[in-house]
Amino acid sequence: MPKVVVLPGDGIGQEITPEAIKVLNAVLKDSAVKIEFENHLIGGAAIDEAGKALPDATLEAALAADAVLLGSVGGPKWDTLPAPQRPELGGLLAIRKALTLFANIRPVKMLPMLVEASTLRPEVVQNVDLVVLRELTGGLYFGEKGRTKNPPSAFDTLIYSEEEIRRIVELGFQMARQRRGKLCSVDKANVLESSRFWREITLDVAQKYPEVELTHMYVDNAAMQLVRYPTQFDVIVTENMFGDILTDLASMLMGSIGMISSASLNGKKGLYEPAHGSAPDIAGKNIANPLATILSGALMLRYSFDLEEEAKLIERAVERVLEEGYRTTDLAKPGDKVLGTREMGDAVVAALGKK
Ligand SMILES: NC(=O)c1ccc[n+]([C@@H]2O[C@H](COP(=O)([O-])OP(=O)(O)OC[C@H]3O[C@@H](n4cnc5c(N)ncnc54)[C@H](O)[C@@H]3O)[C@@H](O)[C@H]2O)c1
Ligand SMILES: CC(C)[C@H](C(=O)O)[C@@H](O)C(=O)O
Ligand SMILES: [Mg+2]
Repeated sequence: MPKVVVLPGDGIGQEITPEAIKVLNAVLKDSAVKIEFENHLIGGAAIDEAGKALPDATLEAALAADAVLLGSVGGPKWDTLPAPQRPELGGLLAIRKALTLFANIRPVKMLPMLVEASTLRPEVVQNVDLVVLRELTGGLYFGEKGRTKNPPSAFDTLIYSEEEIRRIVELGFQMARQRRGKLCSVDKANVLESSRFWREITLDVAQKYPEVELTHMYVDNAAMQLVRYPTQFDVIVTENMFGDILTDLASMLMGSIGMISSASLNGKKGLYEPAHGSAPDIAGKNIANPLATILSGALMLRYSFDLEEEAKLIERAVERVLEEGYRTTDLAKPGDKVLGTREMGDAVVAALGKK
């Protein structure tokens, strides 16, 4: 039986991950494919119980599994630890690197019934349908970092190899070809040497994809354009940190950070997680929005198990619940029917059966 390693992690990760499993089990009930879910430790929870953010047992299980579903890691309790031991670097970045998950897909699609929930004007956010393809195992996050004593200073290095750029940009062209044929490569080539290199390689790869319309945009402009006129974008491909920042921003084009799902892929294995964090400010209150994690579960069925029909069933069930006016507090407006985290998971399960 295919196995999925489940890593709830910290904060709301403990609350949203069970809701995704609940929905996955429900959708797979009548399916020929059965999946075994196996929980393991990561992040602060792993530091507390096993002494490190990515225990060997977790990594071994993840390497052996067919896919990984992750909640979120981190929180104030572990903020004073040295960086390499922290839940983020020692846990999340370590597992991404160990599984070579270089391609992070973050879909940004505004659902019609959430246009009203947006903090942006309806005419700006309606019909938004774009994908950010974020490079996930290189760049500033993984380059050499450190401190010097005299004079006191700190540094991080933004470094990309040709191979790292080529493989993510190739994927960007392939994705654009299957969508609306537009690829926007976001960089800072007016300043950064790594961006100039990124652009050169992107232009070289572009020769293989004449049917794709390639544009380049500086990251500061891209941030502005995303809130000014987001429907101009189809696929955005960008380096690790730019993608991190732009996707939190882009999540608001869907109404909430609680809606943005993600798939981190390497061509063989996938790790699926919401793009948001452990939200310590609302953890333990049963108010977090579990939909980004539930939708990440749908991405898992699509990309790791080729279960397109079941993935769509989940996506439609989410839409149906929202159409009926149910919202978690992050999306709620006066008059909406507010549900807690568990109740939203139950509502999605109930909607799976409805035609
Ligand atoms: N992938 C991950 O595991 C991941 C991602 C981002 C941040 N983090 C970590 O999470 C911790 C908190 O970081 P932060 O506060 O900057 O970012 P965050 O994404 O956790 O929270 C930002 C804001 O969004 C809200 N929010 C986030 N997810 C929500 C959801 N599902 N439903 C409703 N509201 C939601 C939070 O309540 C908070 O107000 C830090 O330790 C950070 O490093 C982890
Ligand atoms: C927690 C942090 C390391 C992580 C990142 O920056 O990649 C998160 O913000 C994300 O977007 O997945
Ligand atoms: Mg982020």
